[in-house]
Amino acid sequence: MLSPYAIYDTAPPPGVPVLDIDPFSAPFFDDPFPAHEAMREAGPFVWLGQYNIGAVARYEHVREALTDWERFSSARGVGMEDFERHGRFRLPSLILEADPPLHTRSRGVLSRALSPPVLKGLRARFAAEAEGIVEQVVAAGRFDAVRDLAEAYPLRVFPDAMGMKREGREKLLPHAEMLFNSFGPRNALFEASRAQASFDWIEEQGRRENLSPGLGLVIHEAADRGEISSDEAPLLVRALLQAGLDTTVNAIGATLYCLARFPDQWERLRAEPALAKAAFDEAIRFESPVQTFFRTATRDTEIGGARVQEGDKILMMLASANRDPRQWDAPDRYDITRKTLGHVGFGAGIHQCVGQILARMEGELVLDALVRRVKCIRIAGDVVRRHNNTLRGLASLPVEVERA
Ligand code: HEM
Ligand SMILES: O=C(O)c1ccc(-c2ccccn2)cc1
Repeated sequence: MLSPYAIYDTAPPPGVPVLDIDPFSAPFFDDPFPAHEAMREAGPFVWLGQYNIGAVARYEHVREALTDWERFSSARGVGMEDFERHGRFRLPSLILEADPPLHTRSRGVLSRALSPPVLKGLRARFAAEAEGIVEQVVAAGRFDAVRDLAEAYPLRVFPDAMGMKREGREKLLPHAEMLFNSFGPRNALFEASRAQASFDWIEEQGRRENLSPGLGLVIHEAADRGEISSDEAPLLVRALLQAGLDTTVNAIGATLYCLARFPDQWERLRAEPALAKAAFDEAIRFESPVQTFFRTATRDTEIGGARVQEGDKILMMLASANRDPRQWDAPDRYDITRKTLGHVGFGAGIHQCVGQILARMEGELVLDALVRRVKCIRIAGDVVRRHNNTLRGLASLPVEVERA
């Protein structure tokens, strides 16, 4: 049956299975994996009858939609709404919601701002802060791994690295929560978070006069060199402020959740601390903090044997692709020794996450500080999931740790 939040009345292409799955509902968020399997098994391309949109859930076709930007564009939005048909309620991203050539220019600026040499300059500070926060929570013995670590650490290091003013930082996560809800339908979840929008404020934070030395000013210096215009610089700073916090919070939370749930993997990490980066990456494959994104067909074409028409929205189930048995051995096992190369938790192709090196550095440093201090970590209370139309993460993860 049609969702009250459906905005399309497109008919399914001939021969395409029509499913009643709602990937933007509470039951789905609580346990998406059976629905992912049903979508993969139904066919390479399926129709979600509640929204009249097409979806791909197998690794092969998710990768195809992610990498073929000429047939499957980001420029009409990476959410359910089509900028051409529905307009937009905010300035579009100059990178996420852009195709080449605009995307190429923005990407060059952000890749340099987030390049290994720049991040190497941040590493010592990020490591010191990880040591401090982890020492505090381990001394406490019991803590909430989301509030006291997965949220606290990125909030401690990322706004400073960006060169943000101190006041107002508490707006970053509520704003991001609204933004990620806005990529889905205008459902109750989105409406409830709408009041958390701070677009004017976040665009203000991207202005030169509000920035201290850091990644934000590196972007303004690119404008000084004429690589982008001075008007574009604040919007590219906004991109990092919107994309760079809630994602790492949920990725660190996912990693701690996996290591607390699977004690044999914690033991494995204790035996070989150099696997910290791999443990973080495997958690991103296993949990996929960014669950879905859309693309828009730029012309009549086909994917997974189905004919799609120009303007059709395609939902890419990144999390399902990351557990597709056609691509992964024992996909439902969290295995920190797995070769995770090729997972789509950071996307793929020209839009693949430009902040992944920074994200991996944060994850590695937190785990490195923890594994040296903690003999074992156990879940010590109710785990509470946070629902969001795009992000998968926890609201609370009570744990207790035994000092090594
Ligand atoms: C573990 C944490 C993270 C995850 C799981 C993640 C995930 C993703 C995904 C799936 C995409 C592709 C979107 C698409 O194809 O439409 C992406 C793109 C992007 N991410 Fe990340 N991200 C993370 C951390 C970060 C950080 C820390 C930053 C910035 C400091 C960042 C900035 C961006 C930007 C600007 C884009 C757009 C790139 C483009 O369109 O070329 N992300 N990310
Ligand atoms: O405002 C922007 O430009 C912007 C906003 C959000 C993202 C993003 C991409 C993937 C995952 C999470 N967030 C990128 C850019």
